[in-house]
Amino acid sequence: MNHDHHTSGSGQVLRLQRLDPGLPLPVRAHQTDAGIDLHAAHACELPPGHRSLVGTGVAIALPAGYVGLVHPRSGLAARAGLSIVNAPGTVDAGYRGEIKVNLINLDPAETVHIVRGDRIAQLIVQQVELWDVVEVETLEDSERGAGGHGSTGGHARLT
Ligand SMILES: O=c1ccn([C@H]2C[C@H](O)[C@@H](COP(=O)(O)OP(=O)(O)OP(=O)(O)O)O2)c(=O)[nH]1
Ligand SMILES: [Mg+2]
Repeated sequence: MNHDHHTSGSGQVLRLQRLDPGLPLPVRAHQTDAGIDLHAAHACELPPGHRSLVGTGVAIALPAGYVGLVHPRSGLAARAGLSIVNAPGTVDAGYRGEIKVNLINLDPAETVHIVRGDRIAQLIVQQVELWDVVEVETLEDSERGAGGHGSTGGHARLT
């Protein structure tokens, strides 16, 4: 079979299966972009505050030690308030199903209209460390300790 093969120059190959041959192959807009743009497999109307799980028509096979992260696209976020409920979505190395995107319209007033083929999200492949979990009785001391959630100050003016 003849497959398209877009190169980033990294030497790495993302094994991707098109479940919907009518959609364009997901590619990077520029060779060295981090994200591979994913297309909507179907149209979708998102009134303000609404969300919808939208298929992308692709499945991938990542080797162990890698993860696919489904990130929002900044242009859609800026222009339409479109985001992803669980951003970034986690695509496990062993997942062979269709990648889906849980889109949400965060705009307070305007409905977002997605048409089939729109680039709705971007997939970023990263290495991930698969550490074993070991339960311990106590943790090593640190300078921060248990301080968090604004412990370093700046609450009043968000500085
Ligand atoms: O944006 C996303 C996030 C996840 N997935 C798929 C791939 C991933 O491997 C699987 C499970 O995702 P996750 O572990 O985040 O969800 P879960 O609620 O923990 O489901 P599970 O019990 O199947 O692990 O769903 C997507 O297609 N898109
Ligand atoms: Mg899970």
